[in-house]
Amino acid sequence: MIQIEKLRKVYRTRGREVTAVDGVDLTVREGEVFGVLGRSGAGKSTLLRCVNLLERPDAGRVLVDGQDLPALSGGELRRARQRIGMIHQHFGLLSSRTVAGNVAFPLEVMGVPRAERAERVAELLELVGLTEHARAYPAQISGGQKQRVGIARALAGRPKVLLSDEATSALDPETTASILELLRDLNRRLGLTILLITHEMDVVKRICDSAAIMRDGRVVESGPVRELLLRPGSELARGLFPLPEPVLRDGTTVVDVTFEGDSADRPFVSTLARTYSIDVNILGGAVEEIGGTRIGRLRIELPGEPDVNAAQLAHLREAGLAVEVHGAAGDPAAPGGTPATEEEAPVS
Ligand SMILES: Nc1ncnc2c1ncn2[C@@H]1O[C@H](COP(=O)(O)OP(=O)(O)OP(=O)(O)O)[C@@H](O)[C@H]1O
Repeated sequence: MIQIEKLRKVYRTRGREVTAVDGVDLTVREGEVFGVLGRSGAGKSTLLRCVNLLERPDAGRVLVDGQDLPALSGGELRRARQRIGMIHQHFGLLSSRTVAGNVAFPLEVMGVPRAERAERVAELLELVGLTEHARAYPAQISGGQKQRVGIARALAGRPKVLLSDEATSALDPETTASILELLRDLNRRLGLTILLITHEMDVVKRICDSAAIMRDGRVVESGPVRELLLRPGSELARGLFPLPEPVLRDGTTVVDVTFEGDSADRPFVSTLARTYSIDVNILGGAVEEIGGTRIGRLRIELPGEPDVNAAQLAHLREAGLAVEVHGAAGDPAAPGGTPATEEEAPVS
């Protein structure tokens, strides 16, 4: 649905060049919520703005619904952009217009006749739960309500794609939750594809089907959230389940075990301890509800160096758990060996 290929954007200001997006490939599937995470300056906004051509990429392709946007011009490009809605961190409402007036604005620009416009505005306000505030001015409503106006306005042209530029960053946690719930609901009800950028792990946890992590203009990992969480060394997993730096002691093996769904309900620690008559030390962990599935990460310590724990590690893998061994040059239980964890701080 959105295909980004070898995208590159360089800003040139006063003789200085900044490569904001440096060869990004990304595929956002139809009807999914895709989150791009990264620290400030990673290039997230630039990437998003290249999708609806608020920024012109220097190289690469952006295909939305099979259409190569940078290759379009004039009326074709205008029509293609109407099918892409966008919401912003600071809402961008017109203070002199009422809530209804703000939602009507893009319809006026599109030349929708007055009667049809009024009907569509009513429909949109209903969709975002603002019918009672139609006549209020932006100054008279809360931040969450302002974002609802932003969402209604973005949906005016019946887009298939919604781009969200840090839409909840200016909101308190409770309001953030209600806006994310609304986005999830619209995604399901309208089949809307949502590409959002955020620096908040919580946003990914609550609504994203897939995610990518950006650093220095590049995507360092991407894929379905569930798959990323089960992937050894995943930065997303470390961000969603923060655990302190492992303390590696001689004569022990420190292992991070990620589990999901059914395996989250099985007492794998006590089974492991019983089967091998060993003491298993629990060093930390958490269980979260992610995309309707319970996913957890537990750090455990086993007696003995990794090479004497090959059977124990294989036992955990056979139980359907993702196993990551810390400090081992190679995990002998995994085919080809699992490399030692590359420690780098997660994005937030
Ligand atoms: N209009 C511009 N002119 C020059 N440099 C820019 C411009 N916009 C962004 N940059 C630079 O490009 C890089 C990426 O910026 P971008 O805003 O895309 O990152 P970001 O991940 O969205 O960060 P933030 O969350 O702080 O917005 C940064 O180094 C930034 O300073």
